[in-house]
Amino acid sequence: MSLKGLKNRKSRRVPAARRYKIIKKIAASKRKKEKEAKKLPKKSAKQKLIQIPNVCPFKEKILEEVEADKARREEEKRERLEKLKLERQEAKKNKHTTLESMVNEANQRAEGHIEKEEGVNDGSYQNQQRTKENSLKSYFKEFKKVVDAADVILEVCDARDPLGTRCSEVTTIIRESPGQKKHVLIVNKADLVPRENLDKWIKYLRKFGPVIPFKASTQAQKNNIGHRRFNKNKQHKNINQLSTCIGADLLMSLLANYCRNKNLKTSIRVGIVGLPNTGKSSIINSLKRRKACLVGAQPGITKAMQEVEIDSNIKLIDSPGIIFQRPKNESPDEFFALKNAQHVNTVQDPFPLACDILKRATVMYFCKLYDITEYKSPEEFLAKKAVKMGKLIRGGVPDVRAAARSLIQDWNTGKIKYCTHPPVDNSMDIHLSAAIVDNSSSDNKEFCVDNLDEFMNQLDEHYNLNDEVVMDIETKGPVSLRTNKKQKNESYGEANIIEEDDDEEMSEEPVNKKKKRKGADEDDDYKVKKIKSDPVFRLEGNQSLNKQNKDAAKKLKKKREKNEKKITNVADVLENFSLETGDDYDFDDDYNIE
Ligand SMILES: Nc1nc2c(ncn2[C@@H]2O[C@H](COP(=O)(O)OP(=O)(O)OP(=O)(O)O)[C@@H](O)[C@H]2O)c(=O)[nH]1
Repeated sequence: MSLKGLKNRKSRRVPAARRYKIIKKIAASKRKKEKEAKKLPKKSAKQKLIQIPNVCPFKEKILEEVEADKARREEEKRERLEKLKLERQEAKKNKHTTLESMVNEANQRAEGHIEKEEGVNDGSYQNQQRTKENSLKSYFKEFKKVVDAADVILEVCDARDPLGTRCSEVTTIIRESPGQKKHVLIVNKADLVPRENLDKWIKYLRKFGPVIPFKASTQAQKNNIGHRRFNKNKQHKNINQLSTCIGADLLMSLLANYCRNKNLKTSIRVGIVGLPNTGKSSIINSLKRRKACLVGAQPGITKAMQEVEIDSNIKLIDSPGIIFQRPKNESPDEFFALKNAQHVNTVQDPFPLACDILKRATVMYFCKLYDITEYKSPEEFLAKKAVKMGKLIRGGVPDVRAAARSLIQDWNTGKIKYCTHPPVDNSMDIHLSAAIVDNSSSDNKEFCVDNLDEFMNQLDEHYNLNDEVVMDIETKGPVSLRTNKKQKNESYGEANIIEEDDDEEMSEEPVNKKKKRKGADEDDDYKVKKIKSDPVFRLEGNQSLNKQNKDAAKKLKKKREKNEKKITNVADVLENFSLETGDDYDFDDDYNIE
């Protein structure tokens, strides 16, 4: 092609505006077609074709009948739909015109509103109270069931505070339950206290009945949970290195002897009772040598009684932890959380507790334990611990609350070592007086072990606490069973059960209902106030909870206003309502009682 021809050639390029116009037009026409297609009756995907062969003599007649049937069905459908439409319209009209219906509706809504309001007002608190009430009842029932069903009852306490983890009413309840039951005290977690301390406690507790020290296996594995495994060349100072059980052989031989002496043909049932987290389930797992019961460092893991067969002669029954109440002068957090009877996450204010723990040992002790540098205040310690744990909140601020909770958890799990001492006077004996038995009597002979040297040697061989710092704490004595009046009357007559006080704060009481813990010591170095005023502590707070409460209150206010408005409207309608008799109603004339 010549150069001139190329120059004269018309370009095929279309301006963008025109191109878009075309695209728009195509889309519009597509939409129109779709709309029209929607208006047309849809053809069913699978239309059944009636095929009648031409040879059929009555083909025409059959086709006519089919058509007539189809028309009849369509007519019926249309009538049904029309009737339904009319009914709906009628109902809609009636709903707003009849005074009676209006009043009914208003009443219904008001009732619903009141119910809802109650739910919002104290919903969380009351529901929680109800659940707690139910669980309190069910836990007590389970405990009673275990006591009733068992021939031998093993009461488990914590070696760190054997008196503080005993319940003064348990012995009375066991005594008053039908049948002659054997009651044996198991001092578990023996590995957490120095040997001399354990010796002293066993000597003291023997005044009240048979006592057996124990160290349950804390291995997480499912099977082959080992009993003591001797390796004389190896000394295991760290309990995490070898978490074997010590005392299982002794306990098993005592139970077997009991069966033998009594010439029992059937198996005996051994109930395991005690406060939450004393290690009841761990003892069962150790005796069974496998994970038969759930175990955990949190309280309330066991929720119902559970039977575990050890052999043809012995059946163990696990029970949920006994629910106890705190003395009136004790702070709930301190009393329950430091006994591990309250989940650490439900502790409203963990700082006073953390400070309490920090006060009990020197700065150097905690520095060594957590591998942190020296600190001057609890705030600094908690901040350093939080950083060490990698717990930071928004803006890289150390999560001191999490650090405080972790410190409480360490206290409960035994990372921080502490022990108590048996009382020197007889003041605490009164609480356990019902348990005082004559050890020499034939009744308890089977479970009285005079020589515990073997057990102690095994313990010494594996766990040597002598070079570890163990804090000395004062025991506050046995706790009291928490139950309600009905249960008291139902079960054990005049047993020394303290009735539940409705005003009593519960261990897991909701945040907004809890009274603030009163600072015990004004001159205290670790003042709660001081901690709270620290900006680091102020950062977290309960902001989300406060926001939720505020939102709920706002919602409630709005609903109340709306409801009031509705009620006023109905009242207005009622005021203007007349019977339309034409005459004015006169009370004196028309309403006359003779
Ligand atoms: N160091 C040590 N820890 C123990 C011992 N026995 C149990 N534990 C630990 O204590 C915690 C509680 O043990 P559990 O067996 O669940 O206690 P429980 O009494 O059944 O608890 P609840 O089911 O809540 O009543 C667990 O973390 C166990 O690992 C022990 O002899 N020594």
